[in-house]
Amino acid sequence: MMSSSSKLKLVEFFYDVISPYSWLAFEVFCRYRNVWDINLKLRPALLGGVYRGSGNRSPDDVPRKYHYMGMDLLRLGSYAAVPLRAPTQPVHALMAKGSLAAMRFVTAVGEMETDGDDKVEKVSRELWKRIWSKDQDISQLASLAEVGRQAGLSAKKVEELLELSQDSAIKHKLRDTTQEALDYGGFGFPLTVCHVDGEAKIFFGSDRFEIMAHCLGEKWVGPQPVQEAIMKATMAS
Ligand SMILES: N[C@@H](CCC(=O)N[C@@H](CS)C(=O)NCC(=O)O)C(=O)O
Repeated sequence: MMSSSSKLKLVEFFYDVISPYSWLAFEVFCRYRNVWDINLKLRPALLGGVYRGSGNRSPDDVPRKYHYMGMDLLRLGSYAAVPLRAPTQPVHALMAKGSLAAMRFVTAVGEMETDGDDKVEKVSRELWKRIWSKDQDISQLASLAEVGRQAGLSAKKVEELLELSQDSAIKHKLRDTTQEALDYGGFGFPLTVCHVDGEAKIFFGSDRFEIMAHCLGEKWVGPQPVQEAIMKATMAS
């Protein structure tokens, strides 16, 4: 294990909590950040902005694709041990309500908190749990306040963050990060950028880990690396 994070390979992970495939990749990365020599940088952004900026269409524009995704996500959730469950009113939850307020909140957390990445991780996970597991709202201030508290933030801090999340500096920051994803060639999420030997290698989706590992010079042992290591040790003893 290397001592300084500056020596580790930088991996930027662009995501939006509206994206269930991003949740899968996020959990897998959070497990591998202690296994691979990488410096994982979470980059909260807006999927809607990436669709617009790249001229892409939302998957629900193609009914068969949408239907397939529903089945695929259940399988993947079970494979990766991520408790994915589609909202009962997907059009309302995903399209009408969206994730703008939520992603501004995550952006504010990243900007304001000194241990930004740790809190961004916790807040993002709580948001995903609400929308993609418990069928709960993530658009109302009261919902975001609950998310903040679940992530371990004090009531006072949550109040400050909610206020900050409506500030124009945070709106710009979220827009800039989304633009960075577009500048890397993004058209959907998750988008991962692995910086290897001065080159930015771009990956779309939660199903590219094997290839990513190859590019990073690391080993892919499935979505639950620690479990895998325990199993191997048990077999060997
Ligand atoms: N094959 C990818 C699919 C990822 C995916 O469908 N992401 C959605 C957002 S949840 C997206 O951005 N789709 C854009 C597209 O498919 O062009 C995976 O397994 O992760």
